[in-house]
Amino acid sequence: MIGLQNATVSFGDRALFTHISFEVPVGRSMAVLGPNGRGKTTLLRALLGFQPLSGGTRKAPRVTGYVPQHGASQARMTGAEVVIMGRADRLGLFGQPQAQDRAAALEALSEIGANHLADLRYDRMSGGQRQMVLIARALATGSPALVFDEPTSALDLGNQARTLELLDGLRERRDRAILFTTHDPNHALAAADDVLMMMPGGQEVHGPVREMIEPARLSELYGVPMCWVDVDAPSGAQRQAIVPTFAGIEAAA
Ligand SMILES: Nc1ncnc2c1ncn2[C@@H]1O[C@H](COP(=O)(O)OP(=O)(O)OP(=O)(O)O)[C@@H](O)[C@H]1O
Repeated sequence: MIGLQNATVSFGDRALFTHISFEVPVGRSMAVLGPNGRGKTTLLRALLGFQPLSGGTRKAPRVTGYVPQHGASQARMTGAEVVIMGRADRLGLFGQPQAQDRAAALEALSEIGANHLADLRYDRMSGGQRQMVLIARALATGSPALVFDEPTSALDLGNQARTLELLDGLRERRDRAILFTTHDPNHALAAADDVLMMMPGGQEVHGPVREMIEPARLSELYGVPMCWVDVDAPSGAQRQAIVPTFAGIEAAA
């Protein structure tokens, strides 16, 4: 289980959030939504212990798989070597990776369809390729908790779809607690059970996806009108997506 209990984080006299409480049990996935600068990354960092709390407590396993928003690095390492770093806890301070660690790293890359990145230099990869490697590194930890900071932000539409499928597939296994931030409420619909919204006014609300993702609440969250639209899925099934009303173009008469 991961979560915060009655937690507060402040920078100087600015409180990003106060007395926030939520939990994500193993087997569930939660999406965190909120406007730019509201504190989503800071909330994840607080949960992971990288950001001290001004009050309250955090609950997380000793090792949590974490995919940060920016994976910039000058390190001359291959994709596989970066993924092996996810095994650091098993290696110990001076431990050298063994064959089983390399096998676990390759398996994690394979799980997300990124085997081709194993031997490429990480510092020469595109932002999207690095993101895939960091997702594999998080999986290679073997942790029951996974935390993703905007996992689709650097990805093209094809890789976004694959990453959402991956997140949804991990959720469907019901063997990990998963938390991810996103700016797209449709990503919450696609891959989360629950949603935590950091509202612009300073309060936070959370609940099941179907209750939380609806036009009025999202209009308040982002300050733009939102509406449902029908989408034809490739299977022929009808789906609904939620979009800002500025989306689209006026149909030709
Ligand atoms: N160490 C720090 N010291 C002071 N202020 C900080 C620190 N870290 C973050 N902040 C501020 O806290 C606020 C929230 O930042 P954060 O990155 O958590 O927001 P966010 O919701 O993830 O934003 P975005 O959606 O733009 O990625 C920002 O105004 C940021 O400048």
